[in-house]
Amino acid sequence: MSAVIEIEGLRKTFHSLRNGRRVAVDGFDLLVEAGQIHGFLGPNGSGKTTTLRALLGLVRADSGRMRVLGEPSPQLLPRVAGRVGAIVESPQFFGNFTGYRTLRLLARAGGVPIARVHEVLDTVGLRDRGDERVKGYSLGMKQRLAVASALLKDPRLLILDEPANGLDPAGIREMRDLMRSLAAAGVTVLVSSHILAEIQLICDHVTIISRGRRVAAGRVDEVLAGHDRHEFLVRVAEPERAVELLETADLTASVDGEALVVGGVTDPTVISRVLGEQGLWVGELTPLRPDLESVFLELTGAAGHPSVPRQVDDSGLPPGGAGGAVTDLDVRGVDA
Ligand SMILES: Nc1ncnc2c1ncn2[C@@H]1O[C@H](COP(=O)(O)OP(=O)(O)OP(=O)(O)O)[C@@H](O)[C@H]1O
Repeated sequence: MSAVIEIEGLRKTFHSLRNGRRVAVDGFDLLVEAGQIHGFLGPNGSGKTTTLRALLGLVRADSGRMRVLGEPSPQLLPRVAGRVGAIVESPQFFGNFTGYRTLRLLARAGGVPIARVHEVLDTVGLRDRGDERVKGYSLGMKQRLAVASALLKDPRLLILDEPANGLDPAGIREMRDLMRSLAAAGVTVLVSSHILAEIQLICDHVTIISRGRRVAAGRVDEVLAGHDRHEFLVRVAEPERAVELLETADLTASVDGEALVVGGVTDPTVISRVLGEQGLWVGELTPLRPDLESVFLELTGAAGHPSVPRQVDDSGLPPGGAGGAVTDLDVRGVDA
């Protein structure tokens, strides 16, 4: 599979008189391959937006190597800008313009055929609402209009910074369906978010950032499996006696409310056999699978601890010309 986004050893420090020096991104690596819906997860202030801004040449990196669609970024980003759509930070539009007029203006400015406006309105589910003024749109519709604007050039890569931020559950579902349909049409999507359940539902791959450092990366199911402690919730009539029996069988067990948590189990039939042989019948046996939220909390809580290995080498080469103007990139994040 070909790499669509490659970041190695990205570092970015902000300096201000008020707050002094702040390392926003600290030797960060990211690899997004073609066809992925890749979640970029991290708590508030962990460096997601700074990373995306650096990748797109909106802020100058201190050091690190970045490539977008194979081209060094930001130096040669204009070469691939027509194939990249990005929405970084909250998009704003003229409230008095209709959705259609907004997109038509953007299409004209970008040299995109006007016929494409109808296609993208259709893609984002705004075909029937394109003639309404943007100020009457819900937040979810505005977000979808922003995605439509990023799709005008028919990009191969779509970068969305917190697309579900502030959306109600219905809006989140619409955004999720939209991302899935884009991926099915062959668009690679990088989506940053702190909404873990959504990332788990939408994305096939994930990179987790904490305090500017990568703390996990890979297929979502593999990242989850790596944190599976093989625990089961067990309901049984005499929990204390059950703990003793299970410990005798070399399992770890503890009472948790009215149930037991049994660990170190690869074959759950062992639990029912050990207890059943002593006349204790199991009423419930449920695997306690980790979700992305528990993994995220574990990893981001531990990040920065001396025992947590650095996953990247921050000896990356200086980017040379980083931060140069990107003239053609379809970046939304501006007050239009
Ligand atoms: N222009 C700036 N000047 C000074 N510090 C900044 C600037 N931009 C970001 N930072 C700091 O860099 C760190 C990372 O911020 P960033 O916005 O990249 O995080 P984030 O993961 O996108 O957070 P959020 O989820 O809240 O958007 C934060 O400590 C932030 O305060």
